Amino acid sequence: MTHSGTATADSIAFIGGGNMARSLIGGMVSRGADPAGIHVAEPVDALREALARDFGIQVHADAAAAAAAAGTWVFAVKPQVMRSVCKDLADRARATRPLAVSIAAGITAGQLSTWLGGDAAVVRAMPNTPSLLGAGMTGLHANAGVDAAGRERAQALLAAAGETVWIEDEALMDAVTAVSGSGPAYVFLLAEAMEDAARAQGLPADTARTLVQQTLFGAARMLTDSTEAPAELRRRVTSPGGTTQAAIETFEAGGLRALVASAIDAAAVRGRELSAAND
Ligand SMILES: NC(=O)C1=CN([C@@H]2O[C@H](COP(=O)(O)OP(=O)(O)OC[C@H]3O[C@@H](n4cnc5c(N)ncnc54)[C@H](OP(=O)(O)O)[C@@H]3O)[C@@H](O)[C@H]2O)C=CC1
Ligand SMILES: O=C(O)[C@@H]1CCC=N1
Repeated sequence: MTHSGTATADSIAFIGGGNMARSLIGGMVSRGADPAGIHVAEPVDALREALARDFGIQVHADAAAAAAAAGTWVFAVKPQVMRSVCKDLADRARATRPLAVSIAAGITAGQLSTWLGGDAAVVRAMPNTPSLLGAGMTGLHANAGVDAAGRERAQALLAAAGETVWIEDEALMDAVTAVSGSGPAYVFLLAEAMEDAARAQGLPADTARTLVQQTLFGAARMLTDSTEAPAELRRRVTSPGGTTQAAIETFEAGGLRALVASAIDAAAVRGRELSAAND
């Protein structure tokens, strides 16, 4: 089954207008998407009004009203409510055959297709919040109901907010979630810890923040702009017997690599639990 063309096929309806929808919409609009073709259903008045004010998009309190306006539905609600949100739209989905894109952690394409009435064209996507700046990273998986045009449409939607990669084996979407979906939070945690440590060394709070922000920004740019592996970039900072070596040895002795591996595993396991718990 493929999604059909309709008079509103080019419009996009976000079901849920929280943190991640806002990041995606902000990225899309700042990269030139037409706000008139973006609809959002969001029950929280303040969030809905802020989305309309900030991006000039069309907002609705009710999911059905947004869905009626678009040929692509982006489900951006919490995994815990996804089943009931989909079921409420199942009759319309069966009648209009939209392309359904879900960004929920854990929830599988099979679950979404079933909840939307069966045989739905579903793309399971995992973006991240840097999408707001057009610097997002999204993993995409399409079920068998999505045709080439549907894949192209989903990719174009997410590419407006950053980079995309197709994941053909859906089982790996929980790993994508654990690495790049949740990943910005790991960097923010590192930033918090570095700021705390900088203040503990006696640096003023604003100086600590500036030092950390610019260091993470510069290091991220070196990672993305350079063809060198992270280990080589690290080696170039680490003078033998110097200050960096003292810090790196402390990280290694504290088991940083194993800790990162188990944190990412915990996130992937949680993704699978979210699927099972909300079936
Ligand atoms: N935040 C992130 O970095 C990322 C999140 N995701 C995924 O995105 C999804 C949303 O996450 P996030 O944006 O953080 O969550 P939020 O809670 O910020 O946003 C979800 C919004 O949807 C609203 N909502 C609830 N029910 C409905 C409904 N029936 N119709 C329309 N809107 C509804 C919620 O309102 P209320 O609060 O009143 O329930 C809330 O405002 C999750 O599934 C998450 O796994 C994916 C990648 C990254
Ligand atoms: O924490 C979460 O469950 C969501 C999915 C990835 C990022 N935030």
